[in-house]
Order: sequence, then structure tokens, then C-alpha cells
Amino acid sequence: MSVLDEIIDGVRADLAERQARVSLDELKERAAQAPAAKDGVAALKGDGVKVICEVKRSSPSKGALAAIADPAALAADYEAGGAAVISVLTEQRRFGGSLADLEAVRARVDIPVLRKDFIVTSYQLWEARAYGADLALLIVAALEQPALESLIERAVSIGLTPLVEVHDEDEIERAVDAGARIIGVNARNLKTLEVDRGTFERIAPEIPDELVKIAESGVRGPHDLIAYANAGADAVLVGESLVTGRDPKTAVADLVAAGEHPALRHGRG
Ligand SMILES: O=C(O)c1ccccc1NCC(=O)[C@H](O)[C@H](O)COP(=O)(O)O
Repeated sequence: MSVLDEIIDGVRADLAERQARVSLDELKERAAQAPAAKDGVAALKGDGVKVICEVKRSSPSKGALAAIADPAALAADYEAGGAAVISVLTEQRRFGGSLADLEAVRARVDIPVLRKDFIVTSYQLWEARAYGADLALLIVAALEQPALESLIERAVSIGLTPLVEVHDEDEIERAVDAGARIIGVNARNLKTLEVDRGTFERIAPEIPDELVKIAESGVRGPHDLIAYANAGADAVLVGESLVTGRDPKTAVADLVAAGEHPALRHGRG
């Protein structure tokens, strides 16, 4: 069984517990009370390379990374540093996250918030909206094509912007066919957990120009952002280096400054 399969088994078990406690109708009611969703595409397009900053306590590849007692305070630092979007890992068993983290972050920041999880049912999309997310991650490798298509459609219909994650050219084709407008290329191989920063440069040319292209994983600092930018990234998604560093606000500001450097505008896209 692959790491992804193991994670999804745990996600399904936790999901079954939540579904037994909270009905879909209750979630829909809660979603109706949530602030209107912010436009995820608009937040990630435009001049410069945008920075998506992640609230990440632990991971299957590295174990414990940071305690993060106050995820909202961390998100506020990210926002003050110039982040375009906050990513909140809500998976509990391997990443130490929760919907409570999502709710706390949503209440603190004004920029869009991404629910980063292993979404396999529309119930999780309703949860995302009910707890204030504006975007939701959908991982192509975790979904059969009909499920991917219907989850993208459902996400859009309830106001969420789907960020569709891929690892190879075949998955890009599936994401595009399914109607993705934002594609994230994850450099982390979900079978081996190894990060290969060359993945984005190799496969991103297959993503149609009009789509938003995000480089996910392995950004240690401005030099990695610049490399991804030169390979055509519109945005980067950064977790580990921010939560393990000493000063997240300054680290984000350094990334944002690198992403806004005029020299990058010529090489991208
Ligand atoms: O981070 C992991 O070990 C991991 C393992 C299996 C599935 C997903 C995993 N991470 C989720 C992510 O995609 C990253 O948190 C995100 O891209 C940020 O990456 P990084 O900056 O390298 O922490």
C-alpha cells in the first residue's frame, strides 16, 4: 500500500466519525453563514510570483516540524509578510491539523485560505466552505477521473476555487480535461516522499498558458522561488522552511520580494 493510500485510509476513517456527528444539512447551514468566498484565481494571478504559505505541524516525510500552538498568529505573520494565500493542512493523523485550525486562521486573516487535505468526498468540500476556506486542494492521484470531475464541479458550485495537484504529465492531462483552472505541480513524490525540484520544470510546459501554475514543495528560500519562477511558476507553495525557520514574517517577505523582482517578469510564462 502506498503512503497516499495509507493517508487516505485514515482520512476516510476520521471522515466517517465526523459524518456520524454532523449531518450534511448542518454543514450546508453553516456554510451559508460563512463569509462569501474570496476569488482564489485573482489572488494568484497578476504581476510577480505569489507566495502561498502553509500552516504545517508535521508531515509523513519529516515527522514533527513545529508545535504551532497558535495557527492564527502564524497566519497573521504570513499575511503581514505579504503572503497571497494561506494554506491550512487540516489532516489530523499525519499532519497534526484540524478544521479548528482552518476556522481560527479564517477568522484572523483577510487573504484567501486554502483547505489542504486529502479530499475524496463532497462532504469535505462543504466542510471546507463551512469553516471558511476559499480554495480546496484536489489531488489527481487520489481520485478516479469521474470523482475528480464531479468534485471540481461541486467545489465551484459552492464557491470554492479548486487547486488541482499533479505529479506527472498524465495527471496534468486529467486535471485539464476535468476543468481545472489552477494546477499545482507537487515536487514531492507521493510514493517515495522524495522531493525533486526539477519536476516543475519538466512537466509544467504541458499546462496550458491561461491556467495558473503553482510549484509546490521544496522551497527553502528565495533561490528556489526564483528557479521555479524561471520555469514558469505563477506562485509557490511553502510549508516546512517557514514553520521551522526563526522568523516566518521576514522569511515570507524575502520570498515575496524575490517574487516581485522585475528581472523575473521576462523569463516567466
Ligand atoms: O509533506 C509531506 O511529507 C507530504 C507527504 C505526503 C503527502 C503530502 C505531503 N505534504 C503536503 C504538501 O504538499 C506540502 O506540505 C506542501 O507542498 C509544502 O511543502 P514543503 O514546503 O516542502 O513543506
